[in-house]
Amino acid sequence: MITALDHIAIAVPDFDQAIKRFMEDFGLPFDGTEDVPDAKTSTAFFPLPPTQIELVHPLNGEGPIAGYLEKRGGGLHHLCFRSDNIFEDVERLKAKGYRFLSDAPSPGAHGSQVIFIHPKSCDGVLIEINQPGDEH
Ligand SMILES: CC[C@H](C(=O)O)C(=O)SCCNC(=O)CCNC(=O)[C@H](O)C(C)(C)COP(=O)(O)OP(=O)(O)OC[C@H]1O[C@@H](n2cnc3c(N)ncnc32)[C@H](O)[C@@H]1OP(=O)(O)O
Ligand SMILES: [Co+2]
Repeated sequence: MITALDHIAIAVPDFDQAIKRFMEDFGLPFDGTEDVPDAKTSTAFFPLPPTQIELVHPLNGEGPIAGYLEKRGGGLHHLCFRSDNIFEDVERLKAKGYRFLSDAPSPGAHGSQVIFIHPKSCDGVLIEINQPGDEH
């Protein structure tokens, strides 16, 4: 089941400038960056209990964030719901007609497993579901 709002993600065109903004201007604790090759995305996390801010930026200029920035510029990108059993939640939501963007979860940040629901299935909002790994 969904147990928490794991993170709110923002797509940023200038990764270093955005990290500086959230760290220095907003004074948020910085949990470091992590490149996620499977997602072709560089991530930066700022814990803000009970959730966190995730900055997302294209890895090597490619991937879904590159496409998003090209078409829309920076902005709110997705919400991530944390699941205690991602396979169960995927099956439950598929049965309700939700359209997933992949057949199975794939590696995400911090050793998590992640899957995405098409924005069209949720009133234009891109939803990620993750199941945390042991790293956090
Ligand atoms: C996994 C590592 C990390 C983590 O937390 O662990 C991450 O979160 S990585 C985040 C980056 N990865 C992804 O975003 C994967 C899922 N995204 C996708 O598969 C695509 O971006 C997709 C399918 C959402 C959009 O693909 P594409 O850009 O090629 O299609 P369109 O531009 O034609 O968009 C189709 C339709 O969707 C609307 N759209 C696109 N992106 C978003 C968004 N972020 N939020 C809301 N809506 C979005 C777009 O406007 C189009 O709508 P339309 O009405 O037809 O204009
Ligand atoms: Co995310």
